[in-house]
Amino acid sequence: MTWDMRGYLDILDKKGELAVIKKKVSTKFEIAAVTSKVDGSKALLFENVRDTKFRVVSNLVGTRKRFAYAVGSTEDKIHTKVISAIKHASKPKLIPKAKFMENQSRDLFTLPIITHFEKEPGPFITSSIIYTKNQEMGTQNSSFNRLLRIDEKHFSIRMVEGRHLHRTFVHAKEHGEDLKVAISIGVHPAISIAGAYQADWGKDELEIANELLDKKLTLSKLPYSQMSVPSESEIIIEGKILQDKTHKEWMVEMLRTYDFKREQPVFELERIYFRDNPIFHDILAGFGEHQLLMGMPIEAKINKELKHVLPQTKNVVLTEGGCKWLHAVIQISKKHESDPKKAIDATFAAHRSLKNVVVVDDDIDPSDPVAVEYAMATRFQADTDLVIIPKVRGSSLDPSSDQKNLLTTKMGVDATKSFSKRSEGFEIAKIPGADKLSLKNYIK
Ligand SMILES: C/C(=C\C(=O)O)CCOP(=O)(O)O
Repeated sequence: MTWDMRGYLDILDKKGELAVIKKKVSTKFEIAAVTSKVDGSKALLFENVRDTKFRVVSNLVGTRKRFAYAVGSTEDKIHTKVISAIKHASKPKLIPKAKFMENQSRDLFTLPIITHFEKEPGPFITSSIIYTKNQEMGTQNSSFNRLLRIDEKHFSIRMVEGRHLHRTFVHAKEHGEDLKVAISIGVHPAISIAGAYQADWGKDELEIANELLDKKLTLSKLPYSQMSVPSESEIIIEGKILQDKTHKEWMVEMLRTYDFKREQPVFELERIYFRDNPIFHDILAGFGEHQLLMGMPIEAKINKELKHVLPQTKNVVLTEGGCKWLHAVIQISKKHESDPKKAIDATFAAHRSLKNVVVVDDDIDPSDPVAVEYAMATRFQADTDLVIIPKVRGSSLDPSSDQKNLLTTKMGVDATKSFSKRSEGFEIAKIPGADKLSLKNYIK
């Protein structure tokens, strides 16, 4: 058993969760098109990619089931596992020898970077985790940032203002320096999950990954950037983010819509390292793997923070319709009339990008959109149970918002039973014996 992406692919293969594609495929649209068709189904390994020796994987963590395999858990215990890893985060071991040192290149065209969507400006690396030093705290930071290839030495790099990579970049710029970084592509998905989690300032997400991997993660220090990166990564890139250059880019985001054209910082290549028989990982923006990777760690975070404020919180779901980013359903065992409003406030506080929160009782399945709408239809009155928070900081992604100033209007819906109404009015009527009855005994 290895604790890298190859070990995870072996597990998927054994569980019948991996489809191997031998047909020759193009990095331009074709890999993206096949991946979009299997969304919500199997992981894909493309073995024969035109003009490259690299193989390509996609849809790695594209279902909750595979997400559970990635964190060594079961679907119902994902939040508990992630919350525990955050709590017990521990330092990975440093080893001198790294598998990715087997090969080197100084040309970004070595990599099979995928062109995904019709109107994007070029090929994007979408599974890239960036490692940099937090200068204030002296720790290392990991974050997902997508990279648009400009030429053989440069990427433009999408940074969300105020997030940790952006803060370290601004710090470097203010000190008249470029920011040295390392980038990994093709790691065990537990590392990607930790990288997608927004840990507190100064906390190293790789320590969470180490815990998710039962303390088996090893890191190796790089010669140029001095970053410690997963030793068993398929590909590592080193370089610097230039303090004084920008490039216009726009890409498809989690909402599967085109972002507006942004001037983004430019990365300059120092060196690429990669393993023998390397595998490149591509994540199709706006599809299952992307939304699960970004959304599930946030779900766990909201769950953890809500339970502090409101121990009667039962479950938290970021909905698929809300792209696992903008809409949440919170299930509570309501004890006081004020509980739902408390839940709404705490949920918005835990995830700044959120736009819509619906609170339901514990007899409503928060992952079932029909059940949630039923709760709204039967337990919600817009004049008393609706919370509107106008023009506050929201997600940079939502095209209906004021995207330049990052302002949006948020909505909280209390769809729980009111204590001041007759309780049978909310009781979902049962038919004695219906639960256990088998129709096979009646209809042949
Ligand atoms: C660029 C982002 C997500 C993605 O499409 O992968 C992050 C957006 O973060 P906000 O804080 O919601 O702007």
